[in-house]
Amino acid sequence: MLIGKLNPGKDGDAVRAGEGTPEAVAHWPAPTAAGPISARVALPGSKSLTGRELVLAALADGPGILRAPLHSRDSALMIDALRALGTDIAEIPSDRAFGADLRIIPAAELTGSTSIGCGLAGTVMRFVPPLAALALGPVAFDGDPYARKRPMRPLLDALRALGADIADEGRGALPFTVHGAGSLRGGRVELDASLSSQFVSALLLAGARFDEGVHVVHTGDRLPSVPHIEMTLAALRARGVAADSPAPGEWRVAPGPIGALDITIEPDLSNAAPFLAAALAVGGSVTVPNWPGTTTQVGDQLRTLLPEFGADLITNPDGSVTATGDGTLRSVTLDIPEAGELAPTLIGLAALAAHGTDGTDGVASEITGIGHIRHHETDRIAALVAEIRGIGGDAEELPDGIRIAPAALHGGVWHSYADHRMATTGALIGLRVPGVEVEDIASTGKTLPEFPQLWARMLGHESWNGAAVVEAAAPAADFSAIGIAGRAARSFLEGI
Ligand SMILES: O=C(O)C1=C[C@@H](OP(=O)(O)O)[C@@H](O)[C@H](O)C1
Ligand SMILES: C=C(OP(=O)(O)O)C(=O)O
Repeated sequence: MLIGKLNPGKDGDAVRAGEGTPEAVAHWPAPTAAGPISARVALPGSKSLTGRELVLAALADGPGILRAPLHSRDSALMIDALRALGTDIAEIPSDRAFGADLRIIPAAELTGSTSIGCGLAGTVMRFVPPLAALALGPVAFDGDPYARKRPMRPLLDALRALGADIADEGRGALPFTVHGAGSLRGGRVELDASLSSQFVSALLLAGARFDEGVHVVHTGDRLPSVPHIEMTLAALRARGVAADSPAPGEWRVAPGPIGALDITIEPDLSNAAPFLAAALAVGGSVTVPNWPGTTTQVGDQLRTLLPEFGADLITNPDGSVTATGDGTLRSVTLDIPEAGELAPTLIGLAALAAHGTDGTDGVASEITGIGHIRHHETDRIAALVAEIRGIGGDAEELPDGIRIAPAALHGGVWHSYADHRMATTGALIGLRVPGVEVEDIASTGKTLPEFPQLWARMLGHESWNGAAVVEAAAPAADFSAIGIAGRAARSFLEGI
Protein backbone atom coordinates (compact mmCIF):
# COMPACT_ATOMS: atom_id res chain seq x y z
CA MET A 1 0.00 0.00 0.00
CA LEU A 2 1.44 3.37 -0.95
CA ILE A 3 0.45 6.57 0.74
CA GLY A 4 1.79 10.08 1.23
CA LYS A 5 4.74 10.39 3.56
CA LEU A 6 4.83 12.84 6.46
CA ASN A 7 5.62 16.14 4.84
CA PRO A 8 5.80 19.77 5.73
CA GLY A 9 2.42 21.50 5.70
CA LYS A 10 1.97 25.01 4.37
CA ASP A 11 2.47 26.60 7.77
CA GLY A 12 5.64 24.66 8.40
CA ASP A 13 3.87 22.29 10.79
CA ALA A 14 4.27 18.55 10.49
CA VAL A 15 1.22 16.91 8.99
CA ARG A 16 0.01 13.35 8.97
CA ALA A 17 0.47 10.89 6.17
CA GLY A 18 -1.55 11.54 3.07
CA GLU A 19 -1.97 15.23 3.80
CA GLY A 20 1.27 16.52 2.32
CA THR A 21 3.07 16.18 -0.97
CA PRO A 22 2.45 12.61 -2.10
CA GLU A 23 5.90 11.14 -1.69
CA ALA A 24 5.19 7.43 -1.92
CA VAL A 25 6.19 5.31 1.05
CA ALA A 26 4.98 1.93 2.21
CA HIS A 27 3.31 1.49 5.56
CA TRP A 28 5.10 -0.98 7.81
CA PRO A 29 2.74 -3.77 8.79
CA ALA A 30 3.61 -4.35 12.43
CA PRO A 31 4.23 -8.05 12.99
CA THR A 32 2.06 -9.73 15.62
CA ALA A 33 3.65 -12.32 17.90
CA ALA A 34 2.11 -15.78 17.68
CA GLY A 35 2.97 -16.55 21.29
CA PRO A 36 5.35 -15.71 24.08
CA ILE A 37 8.70 -14.39 22.91
CA SER A 38 12.18 -15.14 24.15
CA ALA A 39 14.97 -12.92 22.88
CA ARG A 40 18.19 -11.19 23.72
CA VAL A 41 18.52 -7.76 22.09
CA ALA A 42 21.72 -5.72 22.19
CA LEU A 43 21.24 -2.01 21.54
CA PRO A 44 23.44 0.76 20.10
CA GLY A 45 24.79 3.69 22.10
CA SER A 46 22.79 6.26 24.03
CA LYS A 47 21.63 9.29 22.07
CA SER A 48 21.95 11.56 25.10
CA LEU A 49 25.41 10.35 26.09
CA THR A 50 26.70 10.41 22.49
CA GLY A 51 25.45 13.99 22.02
CA ARG A 52 26.98 15.22 25.28
CA GLU A 53 30.31 13.48 24.77
CA LEU A 54 30.59 14.81 21.22
CA VAL A 55 30.02 18.36 22.44
CA LEU A 56 32.43 18.00 25.36
CA ALA A 57 35.06 16.35 23.14
CA ALA A 58 34.79 19.28 20.72
CA LEU A 59 35.40 21.70 23.62
CA ALA A 60 38.11 19.60 25.29
CA ASP A 61 41.77 20.42 25.83
CA GLY A 62 43.03 17.68 23.52
CA PRO A 63 42.01 14.89 21.13
CA GLY A 64 39.53 12.33 22.42
CA ILE A 65 37.87 9.07 21.43
CA LEU A 66 34.24 7.93 21.64
CA ARG A 67 33.84 4.17 21.61
CA ALA A 68 30.54 2.51 20.68
CA PRO A 69 28.83 5.84 19.92
CA LEU A 70 25.33 5.96 18.49
CA HIS A 71 25.16 6.24 14.70
CA SER A 72 21.75 7.68 13.84
CA ARG A 73 20.20 10.78 12.33
CA ASP A 74 20.52 12.77 15.57
CA SER A 75 24.16 11.82 16.14
CA ALA A 76 25.02 12.48 12.48
CA LEU A 77 23.48 15.95 12.77
CA MET A 78 25.53 16.61 15.90
CA ILE A 79 28.73 15.47 14.15
CA ASP A 80 27.95 17.66 11.14
CA ALA A 81 27.24 20.64 13.40
CA LEU A 82 30.52 20.29 15.28
CA ARG A 83 32.43 19.80 12.04
CA ALA A 84 30.83 22.98 10.69
CA LEU A 85 32.35 24.80 13.68
CA GLY A 86 35.81 23.44 12.86
CA THR A 87 35.98 20.22 14.88
CA ASP A 88 37.82 17.34 13.22
CA ILE A 89 35.78 14.15 13.69
CA ALA A 90 37.00 10.94 12.03
CA GLU A 91 35.68 7.40 12.13
CA ILE A 92 37.96 4.71 13.52
CA PRO A 93 36.95 1.38 11.98
CA SER A 94 35.79 -1.14 14.58
CA ASP A 95 34.19 -4.57 14.47
CA ARG A 96 31.31 -3.43 16.64
CA ALA A 97 27.84 -4.40 15.48
CA PHE A 98 26.65 -0.81 15.34
CA GLY A 99 29.47 1.01 13.58
CA ALA A 100 32.73 2.89 13.91
CA ASP A 101 34.29 4.57 16.91
CA LEU A 102 35.09 8.28 16.63
CA ARG A 103 38.25 10.33 17.06
CA ILE A 104 37.57 13.98 17.88
CA ILE A 105 40.20 16.70 17.51
CA PRO A 106 38.94 20.01 18.89
CA ALA A 107 39.40 23.13 16.76
CA ALA A 108 42.11 25.51 17.99
CA GLU A 109 39.40 28.16 17.62
CA LEU A 110 35.75 27.44 16.85
CA THR A 111 34.91 28.97 13.48
CA GLY A 112 31.66 30.63 12.44
CA SER A 113 30.42 31.84 9.04
CA THR A 114 28.54 28.60 8.60
CA SER A 115 25.08 27.10 8.86
CA ILE A 116 23.83 24.20 10.93
CA GLY A 117 20.93 21.86 10.22
CA CYS A 118 19.30 20.61 13.40
CA GLY A 119 16.85 18.17 11.80
CA LEU A 120 14.36 17.43 14.56
CA ALA A 121 17.07 16.90 17.18
CA GLY A 122 16.46 18.76 20.43
CA THR A 123 20.02 18.05 21.49
CA VAL A 124 21.45 19.74 18.39
CA MET A 125 19.17 22.79 18.40
CA ARG A 126 19.79 23.34 22.16
CA PHE A 127 23.37 22.12 22.80
CA VAL A 128 25.11 23.72 19.80
CA PRO A 129 24.09 27.44 19.97
CA PRO A 130 26.28 28.07 23.06
CA LEU A 131 29.24 26.72 21.06
CA ALA A 132 28.28 29.00 18.18
CA ALA A 133 28.44 31.93 20.61
CA LEU A 134 32.06 30.92 21.32
CA ALA A 135 32.88 30.73 17.60
CA LEU A 136 34.03 33.65 15.46
CA GLY A 137 31.41 34.74 12.94
CA PRO A 138 27.71 34.15 12.26
CA VAL A 139 26.23 30.67 12.59
CA ALA A 140 22.76 30.18 11.09
CA PHE A 141 20.55 27.45 12.60
CA ASP A 142 17.48 25.84 11.07
CA GLY A 143 15.83 22.43 11.06
CA ASP A 144 12.90 20.30 9.96
CA PRO A 145 9.55 22.07 9.63
CA TYR A 146 8.32 20.78 12.98
CA ALA A 147 11.65 21.72 14.62
CA ARG A 148 10.59 25.36 14.14
CA LYS A 149 7.74 24.68 16.56
CA ARG A 150 10.00 23.43 19.35
CA PRO A 151 10.66 25.99 22.11
CA MET A 152 13.99 27.83 22.13
CA ARG A 153 13.19 31.27 23.63
CA PRO A 154 14.34 30.62 27.23
CA LEU A 155 17.71 29.39 25.99
CA LEU A 156 18.18 32.19 23.44
CA ASP A 157 17.28 34.81 26.05
CA ALA A 158 19.64 33.22 28.58
CA LEU A 159 22.47 33.23 26.06
CA ARG A 160 21.77 36.91 25.34
CA ALA A 161 21.87 37.66 29.06
CA LEU A 162 25.26 35.94 29.21
CA GLY A 163 26.56 38.20 26.42
CA ALA A 164 25.60 36.51 23.13
CA ASP A 165 24.30 38.32 20.05
CA ILE A 166 21.45 36.31 18.51
CA ALA A 167 19.10 37.33 15.71
CA ASP A 168 15.78 35.46 15.68
CA GLU A 169 13.38 38.23 14.57
CA GLY A 170 11.47 37.74 17.79
CA ARG A 171 10.51 34.17 16.93
CA GLY A 172 12.03 32.49 19.98
CA ALA A 173 12.46 29.48 17.74
CA LEU A 174 14.33 28.21 14.70
CA PRO A 175 15.54 29.69 12.39
CA PHE A 176 17.98 32.03 14.16
CA THR A 177 21.57 33.22 13.76
CA VAL A 178 24.13 33.32 16.53
CA HIS A 179 26.75 36.01 15.87
CA GLY A 180 29.71 34.43 17.62
CA ALA A 181 32.34 36.77 19.04
CA GLY A 182 34.97 34.17 19.90
CA SER A 183 34.15 34.25 23.62
CA LEU A 184 31.23 34.67 26.01
CA ARG A 185 31.17 36.45 29.35
CA GLY A 186 28.95 33.92 31.16
CA GLY A 187 28.00 34.29 34.82
CA ARG A 188 24.65 33.99 36.64
CA VAL A 189 21.49 33.66 34.57
CA GLU A 190 17.82 32.97 35.30
CA LEU A 191 15.91 30.72 32.94
CA ASP A 192 12.55 28.95 32.91
CA ALA A 193 13.30 25.33 31.99
CA SER A 194 9.78 24.00 32.51
CA LEU A 195 9.42 23.22 28.79
CA SER A 196 12.74 21.38 28.46
CA SER A 197 15.68 20.36 30.64
CA GLN A 198 17.83 20.69 27.52
CA PHE A 199 17.98 24.50 28.03
CA VAL A 200 19.89 23.90 31.26
CA SER A 201 22.12 21.15 29.89
CA ALA A 202 23.02 23.35 26.92
CA LEU A 203 24.39 26.13 29.15
CA LEU A 204 26.17 23.74 31.49
CA LEU A 205 27.88 21.77 28.70
CA ALA A 206 29.63 24.85 27.30
CA GLY A 207 29.76 26.76 30.61
CA ALA A 208 33.35 25.86 31.51
CA ARG A 209 34.43 27.69 28.36
CA PHE A 210 32.60 30.92 29.29
CA ASP A 211 34.89 33.59 30.84
CA GLU A 212 33.05 33.46 34.18
CA GLY A 213 31.66 29.94 33.93
CA VAL A 214 27.91 29.72 34.39
CA HIS A 215 25.38 29.70 37.23
CA VAL A 216 21.91 28.73 36.00
CA VAL A 217 18.87 29.46 38.16
CA HIS A 218 15.58 27.81 37.10
CA THR A 219 12.59 30.13 37.63
CA GLY A 220 9.69 27.91 36.53
CA ASP A 221 7.33 26.02 38.82
CA ARG A 222 8.25 22.56 37.51
CA LEU A 223 11.32 21.00 35.97
CA PRO A 224 11.13 18.02 33.61
CA SER A 225 13.71 15.35 32.86
CA VAL A 226 15.92 16.02 35.89
CA PRO A 227 18.02 12.87 35.28
CA HIS A 228 19.17 14.39 32.00
CA ILE A 229 20.57 17.40 33.88
CA GLU A 230 22.29 15.04 36.30
CA MET A 231 23.75 13.23 33.29
CA THR A 232 25.20 16.56 32.09
CA LEU A 233 26.78 17.31 35.48
CA ALA A 234 28.26 13.79 35.66
CA ALA A 235 29.69 14.05 32.13
CA LEU A 236 31.35 17.37 33.03
CA ARG A 237 32.80 16.06 36.29
CA ALA A 238 34.22 13.00 34.51
CA ARG A 239 36.27 15.49 32.47
CA GLY A 240 37.59 17.30 35.53
CA VAL A 241 35.17 20.24 35.39
CA ALA A 242 33.86 21.66 38.68
CA ALA A 243 30.09 21.30 38.22
CA ASP A 244 27.46 21.08 40.94
CA SER A 245 23.91 21.86 42.00
CA PRO A 246 24.17 24.17 45.03
CA ALA A 247 20.38 24.16 45.57
CA PRO A 248 17.33 22.57 43.93
CA GLY A 249 16.85 24.22 40.53
CA GLU A 250 20.36 25.76 40.51
CA TRP A 251 23.50 24.55 38.78
CA ARG A 252 27.03 25.93 38.55
CA VAL A 253 29.95 25.21 36.25
CA ALA A 254 33.31 26.78 37.01
CA PRO A 255 35.42 28.20 34.17
CA GLY A 256 38.36 26.00 33.22
CA PRO A 257 39.62 23.33 30.88
CA ILE A 258 37.43 20.40 29.81
CA GLY A 259 39.55 17.26 29.92
CA ALA A 260 39.96 15.07 26.85
CA LEU A 261 38.77 11.47 27.30
CA ASP A 262 38.77 8.06 25.69
CA ILE A 263 35.25 7.05 26.66
CA THR A 264 32.84 4.21 25.92
CA ILE A 265 29.18 5.09 25.40
CA GLU A 266 26.57 3.01 27.26
CA PRO A 267 23.76 1.32 25.28
CA ASP A 268 20.64 3.47 24.91
CA LEU A 269 18.39 2.39 27.78
CA SER A 270 15.47 4.53 26.57
CA ASN A 271 15.58 2.62 23.30
CA ALA A 272 15.44 -0.58 25.38
CA ALA A 273 11.90 0.44 26.38
CA PRO A 274 9.88 -0.99 23.45
CA PHE A 275 11.91 -4.21 23.43
CA LEU A 276 11.53 -4.90 27.16
CA ALA A 277 7.88 -3.84 26.92
CA ALA A 278 7.36 -6.45 24.17
CA ALA A 279 7.75 -9.19 26.80
CA LEU A 280 4.89 -7.61 28.75
CA ALA A 281 2.72 -7.10 25.68
CA VAL A 282 2.74 -10.69 24.47
CA GLY A 283 4.32 -12.66 27.30
CA GLY A 284 7.73 -14.25 27.48
CA SER A 285 11.02 -12.59 28.19
CA VAL A 286 13.39 -10.11 26.58
CA THR A 287 16.95 -9.57 27.77
CA VAL A 288 19.05 -6.48 27.08
CA PRO A 289 22.80 -7.15 27.60
CA ASN A 290 25.45 -4.67 28.77
CA TRP A 291 23.05 -2.80 31.06
CA PRO A 292 25.34 -0.42 32.98
CA GLY A 293 25.68 -1.14 36.70
CA THR A 294 25.41 2.55 37.49
CA THR A 295 24.10 5.06 35.03
CA THR A 296 22.55 8.50 34.76
CA GLN A 297 20.25 7.35 31.93
CA VAL A 298 16.56 7.71 32.73
CA GLY A 299 15.97 4.42 30.92
CA ASP A 300 17.33 2.70 34.02
CA GLN A 301 13.97 3.54 35.60
CA LEU A 302 12.38 0.89 33.37
CA ARG A 303 13.53 -1.55 36.05
CA THR A 304 10.96 -0.03 38.42
CA LEU A 305 8.39 1.31 35.95
CA LEU A 306 7.72 -1.89 34.00
CA PRO A 307 6.95 -3.89 37.18
CA GLU A 308 4.04 -1.44 37.73
CA PHE A 309 2.35 -3.19 34.79
CA GLY A 310 2.97 -6.60 36.40
CA ALA A 311 6.30 -7.50 34.79
CA ASP A 312 9.19 -9.18 36.50
CA LEU A 313 12.46 -7.25 35.92
CA ILE A 314 15.73 -8.80 37.01
CA THR A 315 19.38 -7.88 36.68
CA ASN A 316 21.34 -10.99 35.76
CA PRO A 317 24.84 -11.86 37.05
CA ASP A 318 26.28 -11.06 33.57
CA GLY A 319 24.97 -7.49 33.83
CA SER A 320 22.04 -7.96 31.46
CA VAL A 321 18.47 -7.03 32.37
CA THR A 322 15.53 -9.34 31.65
CA ALA A 323 11.85 -8.38 31.52
CA THR A 324 9.40 -11.23 31.86
CA GLY A 325 5.65 -10.95 31.42
CA ASP A 326 2.69 -13.26 31.05
CA GLY A 327 0.75 -11.18 28.53
CA THR A 328 -1.61 -9.67 31.11
CA LEU A 329 -1.10 -6.03 32.00
CA ARG A 330 -2.14 -4.23 35.16
CA SER A 331 -3.71 -0.81 35.43
CA VAL A 332 -1.16 1.90 36.27
CA THR A 333 -1.28 5.38 37.80
CA LEU A 334 2.07 6.99 37.14
CA ASP A 335 3.36 10.54 37.65
CA ILE A 336 6.68 10.63 35.80
CA PRO A 337 7.98 14.18 35.13
CA GLU A 338 11.54 12.84 35.18
CA ALA A 339 10.88 10.13 32.58
CA GLY A 340 8.92 11.80 29.78
CA GLU A 341 11.23 10.16 27.26
CA LEU A 342 9.83 6.77 28.32
CA ALA A 343 6.20 7.92 28.24
CA PRO A 344 5.27 6.81 24.68
CA THR A 345 6.22 3.19 25.42
CA LEU A 346 4.48 3.25 28.80
CA ILE A 347 1.36 4.74 27.20
CA GLY A 348 1.49 2.01 24.56
CA LEU A 349 1.48 -0.58 27.35
CA ALA A 350 -1.40 1.26 29.06
CA ALA A 351 -3.38 1.08 25.79
CA LEU A 352 -2.78 -2.68 25.66
CA ALA A 353 -3.83 -2.95 29.33
CA ALA A 354 -7.05 -1.14 28.40
CA HIS A 355 -7.59 -3.67 25.58
CA GLY A 356 -7.15 -6.57 28.03
CA THR A 357 -6.63 -10.15 26.96
CA ASP A 358 -9.45 -10.14 24.40
CA GLY A 359 -10.87 -6.61 24.23
CA THR A 360 -13.49 -7.21 26.94
CA ASP A 361 -11.50 -7.27 30.16
CA GLY A 362 -9.28 -4.18 29.92
CA VAL A 363 -8.28 -1.87 32.76
CA ALA A 364 -7.95 1.93 32.94
CA SER A 365 -4.67 3.82 33.47
CA GLU A 366 -3.49 7.38 33.97
CA ILE A 367 -0.01 8.74 33.27
CA THR A 368 0.71 12.35 34.31
CA GLY A 369 3.55 14.81 34.95
CA ILE A 370 4.46 14.78 31.27
CA GLY A 371 3.05 18.06 29.93
CA HIS A 372 6.47 18.87 28.47
CA ILE A 373 6.25 15.98 25.99
CA ARG A 374 3.86 18.21 24.04
CA HIS A 375 7.12 19.93 22.97
CA HIS A 376 9.05 16.86 21.87
CA GLU A 377 9.29 15.64 18.26
CA THR A 378 5.55 16.29 18.07
CA ASP A 379 2.84 17.04 20.65
CA ARG A 380 3.14 13.50 21.94
CA ILE A 381 0.07 13.69 24.18
CA ALA A 382 -2.19 14.81 21.33
CA ALA A 383 -0.56 12.36 18.91
CA LEU A 384 -0.87 9.36 21.23
CA VAL A 385 -4.51 10.15 22.02
CA ALA A 386 -5.32 10.53 18.29
CA GLU A 387 -3.59 7.30 17.29
CA ILE A 388 -4.99 5.21 20.16
CA ARG A 389 -8.49 6.47 19.30
CA GLY A 390 -7.80 5.72 15.63
CA ILE A 391 -7.45 2.00 16.41
CA GLY A 392 -10.50 1.84 18.67
CA GLY A 393 -9.06 2.90 22.02
CA ASP A 394 -10.61 5.26 24.55
CA ALA A 395 -7.93 7.84 25.37
CA GLU A 396 -8.27 11.36 26.69
CA GLU A 397 -5.83 14.25 26.95
CA LEU A 398 -5.14 15.68 30.40
CA PRO A 399 -3.32 19.02 30.74
CA ASP A 400 -0.15 17.16 31.72
CA GLY A 401 -0.83 13.59 30.71
CA ILE A 402 -3.21 11.00 29.36
CA ARG A 403 -6.07 8.84 30.66
CA ILE A 404 -6.93 5.58 28.95
CA ALA A 405 -10.20 3.73 29.58
CA PRO A 406 -11.00 0.09 28.72
CA ALA A 407 -11.81 -0.42 25.03
CA ALA A 408 -11.04 -3.06 22.42
CA LEU A 409 -8.32 -2.13 19.93
CA HIS A 410 -8.41 -3.05 16.25
CA GLY A 411 -6.07 -2.75 13.29
CA GLY A 412 -5.52 0.46 11.35
CA VAL A 413 -2.89 2.97 10.33
CA TRP A 414 -0.72 4.25 13.18
CA HIS A 415 0.80 7.63 12.26
CA SER A 416 4.34 8.44 13.38
CA TYR A 417 4.44 12.27 13.10
CA ALA A 418 8.17 11.90 12.21
CA ASP A 419 8.62 10.79 15.83
CA HIS A 420 10.75 7.70 16.46
CA ARG A 421 8.99 6.94 19.75
CA MET A 422 5.53 7.22 18.15
CA ALA A 423 6.68 4.68 15.54
CA THR A 424 8.05 2.20 18.09
CA THR A 425 4.88 2.55 20.18
CA GLY A 426 2.82 1.58 17.11
CA ALA A 427 5.05 -1.46 16.65
CA LEU A 428 4.55 -2.42 20.31
CA ILE A 429 0.77 -2.23 20.08
CA GLY A 430 0.88 -4.10 16.77
CA LEU A 431 2.63 -7.05 18.40
CA ARG A 432 -0.65 -7.78 20.15
CA VAL A 433 -3.29 -6.18 17.90
CA PRO A 434 -3.45 -7.62 14.36
CA GLY A 435 -3.54 -5.22 11.44
CA VAL A 436 -1.64 -2.22 12.84
CA GLU A 437 0.31 -0.51 10.06
CA VAL A 438 2.96 1.97 11.13
CA GLU A 439 3.31 4.94 8.82
CA ASP A 440 6.93 6.13 8.43
CA ILE A 441 8.78 3.41 10.36
CA ALA A 442 11.92 5.11 8.98
CA SER A 443 11.40 7.85 11.58
CA THR A 444 13.07 5.39 14.00
CA GLY A 445 16.30 6.42 12.26
CA LYS A 446 16.36 9.46 14.54
CA THR A 447 17.93 7.37 17.29
CA LEU A 448 17.72 3.70 16.22
CA PRO A 449 18.02 3.10 12.46
CA GLU A 450 18.24 -0.67 13.11
CA PHE A 451 14.80 -0.76 14.77
CA PRO A 452 12.91 -2.80 12.11
CA GLN A 453 15.71 -5.34 11.90
CA LEU A 454 16.11 -5.67 15.67
CA TRP A 455 12.34 -6.00 16.07
CA ALA A 456 12.20 -8.71 13.40
CA ARG A 457 15.01 -10.62 15.02
CA MET A 458 13.40 -10.30 18.43
CA LEU A 459 10.50 -12.21 16.87
CA GLY A 460 12.71 -14.95 15.54
CA HIS A 461 13.58 -13.76 12.04
CA GLU A 462 17.22 -14.62 11.63
CA SER A 463 18.25 -13.03 8.38
CA TRP A 464 19.78 -9.71 9.46
CA ASN A 465 23.54 -9.59 9.25
CA GLY A 466 23.99 -8.48 12.85
CA ALA A 467 24.10 -12.13 13.94
CA ALA A 468 25.92 -11.33 17.17
CA VAL A 469 23.52 -8.53 17.94
CA VAL A 470 20.40 -10.49 18.70
CA GLU A 471 19.95 -14.05 19.73
CA ALA A 472 16.30 -14.94 19.50
CA ALA A 473 14.36 -18.14 20.11
CA ALA A 474 10.80 -17.15 19.48
CA PRO A 475 7.85 -18.64 17.69
CA ALA A 476 7.56 -17.26 14.18
CA ALA A 477 5.67 -14.01 14.02
CA ASP A 478 2.09 -14.49 12.89
CA PHE A 479 1.05 -12.37 9.94
CA SER A 480 -2.01 -14.41 8.94
CA ALA A 481 -4.50 -12.04 10.49
CA ILE A 482 -3.35 -9.13 8.34
CA GLY A 483 -3.57 -10.77 4.96
CA ILE A 484 -1.78 -9.09 2.09
CA ALA A 485 -0.17 -6.52 4.34
CA GLY A 486 1.09 -9.39 6.46
CA ARG A 487 2.66 -11.08 3.46
CA ALA A 488 4.36 -7.81 2.58
CA ALA A 489 5.66 -7.68 6.13
CA ARG A 490 6.98 -11.20 5.92
CA SER A 491 8.89 -10.53 2.73
CA PHE A 492 10.21 -7.26 4.17
CA LEU A 493 11.40 -9.02 7.30
CA GLU A 494 12.87 -11.93 5.39
CA GLY A 495 14.62 -9.57 3.03
CA ILE A 496 16.81 -8.04 5.71
O1 LIG B 1 19.24 16.12 27.37
C1 LIG B 1 18.83 15.16 26.71
O2 LIG B 1 19.59 14.38 26.10
C2 LIG B 1 17.37 14.92 26.68
C3 LIG B 1 16.56 15.53 27.59
C4 LIG B 1 15.10 15.32 27.61
O3 LIG B 1 14.50 16.44 27.00
P1 LIG B 1 13.29 17.28 27.69
O4 LIG B 1 13.79 17.86 28.95
O5 LIG B 1 12.94 18.31 26.65
O6 LIG B 1 12.21 16.28 27.94
C5 LIG B 1 14.70 14.05 26.86
O7 LIG B 1 13.32 13.96 26.76
C6 LIG B 1 15.35 14.04 25.50
O8 LIG B 1 14.97 12.90 24.77
C7 LIG B 1 16.86 13.98 25.65
C1 LIG C 1 12.47 14.09 23.15
C2 LIG C 1 13.33 13.38 22.43
O1 LIG C 1 14.27 13.88 21.57
P1 LIG C 1 15.00 15.30 21.44
O2 LIG C 1 16.42 15.03 21.85
O3 LIG C 1 14.88 15.65 20.02
O4 LIG C 1 14.32 16.27 22.37
C3 LIG C 1 13.31 11.90 22.47
O5 LIG C 1 14.25 11.29 21.93
O6 LIG C 1 12.37 11.30 23.05
